[in-house]
Amino acid sequence: MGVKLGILGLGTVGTGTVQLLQDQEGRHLLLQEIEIYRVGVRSLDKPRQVELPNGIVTTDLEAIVNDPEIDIIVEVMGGLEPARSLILTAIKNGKHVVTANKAAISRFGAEIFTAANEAGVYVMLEASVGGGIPVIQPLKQSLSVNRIHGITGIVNGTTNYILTRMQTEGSDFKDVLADAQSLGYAEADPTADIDGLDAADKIAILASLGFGGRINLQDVYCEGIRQVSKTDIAYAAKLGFVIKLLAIAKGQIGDNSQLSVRVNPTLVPQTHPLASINGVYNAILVEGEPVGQVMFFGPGAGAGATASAVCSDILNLVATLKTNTPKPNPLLACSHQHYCQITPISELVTRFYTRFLTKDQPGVIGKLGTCFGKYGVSLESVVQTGFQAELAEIVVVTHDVREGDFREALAEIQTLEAIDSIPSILRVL
Ligand SMILES: NC(=O)C1=CN([C@@H]2O[C@H](COP(=O)(O)OP(=O)(O)OC[C@H]3O[C@@H](n4cnc5c(N)ncnc54)[C@H](OP(=O)(O)O)[C@@H]3O)[C@@H](O)[C@H]2O)C=CC1
Ligand SMILES: N[C@@H](CC=O)C(=O)O
Ligand code: NA
Repeated sequence: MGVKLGILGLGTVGTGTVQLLQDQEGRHLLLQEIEIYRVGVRSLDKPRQVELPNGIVTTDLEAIVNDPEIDIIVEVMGGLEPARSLILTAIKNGKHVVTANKAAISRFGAEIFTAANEAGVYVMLEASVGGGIPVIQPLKQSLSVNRIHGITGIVNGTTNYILTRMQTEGSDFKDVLADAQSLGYAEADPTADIDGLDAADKIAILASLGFGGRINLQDVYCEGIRQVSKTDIAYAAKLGFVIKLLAIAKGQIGDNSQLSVRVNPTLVPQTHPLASINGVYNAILVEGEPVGQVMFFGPGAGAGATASAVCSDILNLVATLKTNTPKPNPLLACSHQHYCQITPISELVTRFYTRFLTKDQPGVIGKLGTCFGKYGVSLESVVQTGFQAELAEIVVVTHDVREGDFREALAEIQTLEAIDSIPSILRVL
């Protein structure tokens, strides 16, 4: 008897998944055990890139998750509802779930995994972070004996694609976004990509796995790439940096009870391994003891890459079903229930890049330095290179500073008569 799949969604990822499952030559033999039993979509009239036998495609997704014949539900429809309810119904009905939906997992993970543990089923989510890059299973299994100290990643393909093209071609943000959408990288509402929300969902998932506790998504500090300008990309390059949207989760050495979890555009030194990750590629650098640094790299979005992750989860479940393992496998199931404590962003200690527009008066740099000094902010470099109309442009990079102190200094600097505006404030890795 084959293992029957109910697939919810036949868009970019659903289509890639069906294509992979239908093209078995040279792939793992267990794929032969899988039967695509039902596929749920919103519209029956849309042209599809895959052929499926008559009667398989339906708009009744409730019927799929309630169908007693189906063993595994593959949720690749996205969104919060009805995805959440359909996943929960599937679990209640004793079905294993494979999902690519980081938005639903990062918000409803506690509810979903509690239900899955009670029902004795697995919820697999390799595709939810890093697209085709194996990173969820490595964190759950291959690296599980390590004490994780930090996870730093480029986990959104759309924004990395946009920043790369802005950097290499000097392209306009809006044109590049349209390309990312047409290539199938962007979310249905690309705001989730641009404003860092998708990356926040993903780092919440990675932090939860790495640090062994639940993460309250509201505690994850999140800034997107809207404010990153061509001017800052050019200044960063002159100073030896590239700008990347980084998702970072860090524990204290020897004490992981307090975590810092954040997403923000960051100046990354050109020599850092994450600096050379371009286009739709993602990379996740994991630091653990005793393993040291391990970096996962690969395509972070797109039909084929994401289908690779979805199908590897399906295959894992097929193997589990075939061997009839009676007890939940603790390396596949979610085993934690407590919430991690997340420190507020004001407590972060980091370097800052700041661009000021000032009146072209003597002594402005001195005034900036005095004000920063008052709040314990020491400066690594100060550059005055350009003019914008009548205004002088001054770029400052600080040494490590507590963010709260830096913000207090900036608040006072903003009141100085010589300061016109502060167009950019970016953190430096
Ligand atoms: N695109 C990518 O590269 C990646 C995507 N993901 C995640 O995978 C998931 C799917 O993304 P993607 O394939 O890009 O999304 P698409 O928008 O391309 O596809 C969504 C599919 O789900 C169906 N669908 C959506 N809502 C409903 C509903 N209410 N009722 C019935 N059917 C519905 C749509 O039906 P219809 O076709 O009829 O409109 C469509 O087939 C998301 O969670 C996304 O975050 C994860 C990694 C990478
Ligand atoms: N929109 C996401 C798709 C994969 O998760 C991205 O751009 O990374
Ligand atoms: Na992945």
